Amino acid sequence: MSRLDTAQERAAVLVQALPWLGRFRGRTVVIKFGGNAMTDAALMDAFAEDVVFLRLAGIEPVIVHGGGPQISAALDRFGIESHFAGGLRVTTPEAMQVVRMVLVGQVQRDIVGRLNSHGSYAVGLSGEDARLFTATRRGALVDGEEVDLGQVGEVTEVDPGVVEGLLADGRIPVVSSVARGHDGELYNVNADTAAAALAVALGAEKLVMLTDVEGLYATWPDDDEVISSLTADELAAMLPSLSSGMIPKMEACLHAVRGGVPAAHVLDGRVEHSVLLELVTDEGIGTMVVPGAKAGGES
Ligand SMILES: Nc1ncnc2c1ncn2[C@@H]1O[C@H](COP(=O)(O)OP(=O)(O)O)[C@@H](O)[C@H]1O
Ligand SMILES: CC(=O)N[C@@H](CCC(=O)OP(=O)(O)O)C(=O)O
Repeated sequence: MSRLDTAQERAAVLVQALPWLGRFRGRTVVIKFGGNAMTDAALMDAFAEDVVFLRLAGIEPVIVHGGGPQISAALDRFGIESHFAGGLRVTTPEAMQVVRMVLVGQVQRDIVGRLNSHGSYAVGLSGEDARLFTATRRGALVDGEEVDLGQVGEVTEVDPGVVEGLLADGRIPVVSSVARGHDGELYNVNADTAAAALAVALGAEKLVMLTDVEGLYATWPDDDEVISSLTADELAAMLPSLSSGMIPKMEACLHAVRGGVPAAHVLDGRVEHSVLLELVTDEGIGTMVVPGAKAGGES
């Protein structure tokens, strides 16, 4: 292939992005970067490149990050036992300190550092800052029984002012999912739940969740057929059949689209540049949740 052919191929890729860039320019996209998609340095750098690309193209990316595997590793090192119920970590007061230390002090700093290797973009904050998130204690329903999860919270109020201020200043907010309650208690909020609450409060154009599977599998773990698109009502009907980490993730997608976000996506974070692939190319990947009663319908 000649140098001209190569250059023309590159130009064609850029031109393909034009309608998408035009559509999302000036819009907010909330991206949840999952702990399981964050275990590889090259993938994290590719993620940072995608996010900076979006910012430079005039889109307003907001990052909400997880860190489940990183928290589990730290709890192990401290000899603190932890387990999950309904996809959420049962969080003792002792574990809560480690959760906050790892999310805010380690994972968030790492993402901010990678983004800022491209310029003065990223600012890290947690749900505690300027009361971004207020949470109340929640339990989980496991096999029809209510289970106590300790200091696990659900977001009841969002004050997005601090994030809007950063966006207006051209920054990329990087948010850790730790929150205070009105009771002054510190809460561990699942990052998917936090991302959905923030996407709704910001009136985001999209919620994008990066994880360690291709998308939502129809009959996991028996089969790996990915559901490419489903409506809110179809997802609501499927929720009781889901397990582990997919429960909070798909509940979050449902919350987002029912709260006015036009689309929520679950993407494979193990694929380099999955954010750009989804947002600015014609090839949709992963699973997309849209409002509506059934395929093509409205709700
Ligand atoms: N129907 C399903 N489709 C895909 N993954 C599923 C499904 N049900 C459960 N899972 C599990 O959910 C996991 C993703 O959730 P989680 O581990 O919390 O990811 P993250 O850290 O990215 O938030 C997958 O790795 C898979 O093991
Ligand atoms: C309550 C609850 O489960 N909180 C999560 C918070 C981090 C998170 O959500 O990380 P991922 O997105 O990587 O799963 C936890 O303690 O693991």
